Amino acid sequence: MSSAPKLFRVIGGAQNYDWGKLGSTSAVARFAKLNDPENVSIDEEKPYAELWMGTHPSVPTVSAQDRTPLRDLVRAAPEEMLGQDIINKFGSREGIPFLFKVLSIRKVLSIQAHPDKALARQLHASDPKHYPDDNHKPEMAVAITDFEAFCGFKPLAEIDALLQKIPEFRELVGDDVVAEFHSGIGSADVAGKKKLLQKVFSRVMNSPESKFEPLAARLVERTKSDPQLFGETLADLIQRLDAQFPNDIGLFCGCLLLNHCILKSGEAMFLEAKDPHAYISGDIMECMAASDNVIRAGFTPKFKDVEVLVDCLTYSFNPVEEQKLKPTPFPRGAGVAELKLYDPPIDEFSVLQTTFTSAGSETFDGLDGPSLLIVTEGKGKVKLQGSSEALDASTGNIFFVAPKAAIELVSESKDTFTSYRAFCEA
Ligand SMILES: NNC(=O)[C@@H](O)[C@H](O)[C@H](O)COP(=O)(O)O
Ligand SMILES: [Zn+2]
Repeated sequence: MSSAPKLFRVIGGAQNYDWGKLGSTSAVARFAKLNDPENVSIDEEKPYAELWMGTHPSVPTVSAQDRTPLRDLVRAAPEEMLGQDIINKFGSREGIPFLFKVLSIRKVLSIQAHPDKALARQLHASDPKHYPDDNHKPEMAVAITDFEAFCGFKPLAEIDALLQKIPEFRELVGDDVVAEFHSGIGSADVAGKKKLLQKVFSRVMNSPESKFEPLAARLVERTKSDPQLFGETLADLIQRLDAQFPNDIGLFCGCLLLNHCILKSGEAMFLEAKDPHAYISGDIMECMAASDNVIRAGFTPKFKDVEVLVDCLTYSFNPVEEQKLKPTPFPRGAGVAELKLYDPPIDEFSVLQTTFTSAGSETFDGLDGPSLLIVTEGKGKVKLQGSSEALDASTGNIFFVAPKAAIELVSESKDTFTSYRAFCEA
């Protein structure tokens, strides 16, 4: 196998989870078809949830030229494909440290959290079927369209107010814990507050179906009879998600306990390991440490691990605005494009959004690690700086860029030409 070139087109793989948008309404289906028209046909009845780009073995990304798995190309020439600094930093010659995805969401994803490294090793050792990786999975979502999600626990005063005024919530949690929470949150220290929050969450998550299902049905009725108790947005959300998952525990542990976060296109949020969350609707770019470990507990037909979830969460509680990640300028590009860097506080990845709204070029210094770039709107060209060979770069096309490779993006019109590039540097 000859060593791979420094810039080449690759083809990602799709996941058809039930919550994905259907057929061509899904950005995942559209991008997959546009990037591999001979081999992809879109089934309009089928959900297309995720497009994976990376070297995770569950869904191989392959080179467009001869469909060699990217993972094999990395393993054949790790110094060229990852760079010695990345190999030293992450201790692996096997794969790219991040997993890059497009998600296109029709129905709410599971109420979930992802383990940190210690818990990931433990879960992978004890239950490799449900936890395929021994790695943590902190993740970041960048909204392509308007996007909504549950993200982290609501501020405690908001939870207390809901416990005081929503009879079904109060009954599910129990008067004893409701009273302890109400009296404790004003005075307890942060650790004490987290313990109280864990007590409320545990009562909800450990309630039997025979108890929470009728309460959930009454809760939905109350959003129609007394919407003012919830506020219009929350009342609508509960009704909308009940239509997707009738009388589900997620109506309590998601809607009444987690922040309802709405991101405009271009906004982002970062989720530490062990932060509870669930994506609700919209199309996003998602980047994460290379792992597929998901601990689920609501809004899902998949395997739930309630005990592990209740036990492992951070129980931090922050206002919605604090969950958002603001983009910053990217000083290592030069040209006509608008550059936005989404740079979360972890080592495995950052994501650069490049948007052209005029003809012209943008040159980038080489990065000190591997990167994957996908075009999400419009078309242009991509080339190695100094090379005469420019590759077509149109919507859906994905490219691998080797460490230290200085590239140039070119827009040939004033039409919008947008790409996202996930990268990792030592
Ligand atoms: N927050 N987003 C993620 O973690 C994605 O990368 C995961 O792949 C999805 O959450 C998987 O969701 P389900 O298990 O199908 O409910
Ligand atoms: Zn997640």
